[in-house]
Amino acid sequence: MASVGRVAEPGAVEGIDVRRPFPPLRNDLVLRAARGERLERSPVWIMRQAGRYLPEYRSGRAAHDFFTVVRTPALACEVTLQPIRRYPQLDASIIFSDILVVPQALGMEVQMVPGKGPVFPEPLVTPDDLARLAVDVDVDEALAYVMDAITLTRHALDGAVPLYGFAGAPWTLMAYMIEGGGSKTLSKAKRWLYRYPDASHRLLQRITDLCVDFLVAQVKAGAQLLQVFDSWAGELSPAQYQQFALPYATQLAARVRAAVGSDVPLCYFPKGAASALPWLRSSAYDCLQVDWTVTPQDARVLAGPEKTLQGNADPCVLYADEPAIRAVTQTMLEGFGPASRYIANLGHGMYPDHDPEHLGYYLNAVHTLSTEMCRSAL
Ligand SMILES: Cc1c2[nH]c(c1CCC(=O)O)Cc1[nH]c(c(CCC(=O)O)c1C)Cc1[nH]c(c(CCC(=O)O)c1C)Cc1[nH]c(c(C)c1CCC(=O)O)C2
Repeated sequence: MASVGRVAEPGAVEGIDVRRPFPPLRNDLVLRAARGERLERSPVWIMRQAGRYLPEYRSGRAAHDFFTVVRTPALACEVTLQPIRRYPQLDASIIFSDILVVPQALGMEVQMVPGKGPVFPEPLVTPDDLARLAVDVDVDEALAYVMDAITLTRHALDGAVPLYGFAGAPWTLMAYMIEGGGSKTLSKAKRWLYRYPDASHRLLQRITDLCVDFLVAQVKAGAQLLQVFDSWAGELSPAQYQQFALPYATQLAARVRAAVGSDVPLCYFPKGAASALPWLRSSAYDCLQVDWTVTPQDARVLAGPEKTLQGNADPCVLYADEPAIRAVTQTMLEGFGPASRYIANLGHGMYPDHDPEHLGYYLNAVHTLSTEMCRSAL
């Protein structure tokens, strides 16, 4: 098991000098997987690896509201490091933030209501409401706290693992801005697509423009990979996905790629929409994340040979005992082929009632089984 070495201790984050050059990276497995290089084992990280299932997160969060943590770089950094300190098996960190900081930068109020999730008190109702959104947003100013958290965290990690930055995909952000929170049917947001297609395209373009600037700024601040979350891609028909989600998700990647060059891998998660993978083959994304509703073998056929796949066990497998977790991991690794173009993850984020010990079983299973498989594949 790789040692994480000198990741900053709790409380030591405030003393970090962020003007120094970044420390050298000591574990580049996810970067090598994204580039399609041969691997000695599968790298692994987990969506929502920092979160309420961790007792250290709950005790820290008890003192602060969710968006206060997100907006305070030292707190966001501390929370990002918690899973890295606890699990030396993790091969990447992801900055503690939220996709909803982009609607906030556009001037919308978002509250995180305990037990309910995000709530927009004044969601967009008709195209007239687009006039309420801020114009010419300077992300370096409006979202400076995210970039500051990234720079601080990149130092505090001391090169132990690379740091992912992220953003919501335009369709998923549009859906939240209209629904005003979670929804079973997304009927309000989808109503816009049918009733107001032109206004929908205008909104999607404005979100895309802001997300391009935001992702580029995250790279300048120190993010080493980027992930775009399209959590509600699976709610759209294929025709609507092709009209309203795909063009903006791919435009986002192309523009970010043109600005940051080819060293920073770009990842995209069209949740629930594995049928979209063939349309992403020609996109600028290097990695495509899949959930558990598609087999690894089908995901590979759909995505083609040139994309790195990320995923995909059902997070609920972590409720099982260690042998069952190991068995599911074995099937998953065999399906993807652990020696190249694969990054292990779950098919969605951790749940608050997951047992942290069971995540350890999953991470250990990925390490031991993928190491054995990569060795025997030589
Ligand atoms: C849809 C979405 C959101 N946020 C995000 C997505 C895309 C991924 C996905 O599909 O889950 C992305 C996100 N949100 C969070 C991260 C942090 C990084 C990480 O993955 O560790 C990331 C990458 C922290 C968070 N974001 C949130 C929490 C829990 C809130 C808390 O601590 O009180 C965390 C740790 C809140 C949040 N934020 C959002 C929702 C729906 C919720 C409520 C979830 C819940 O109640 O379990 C919007």
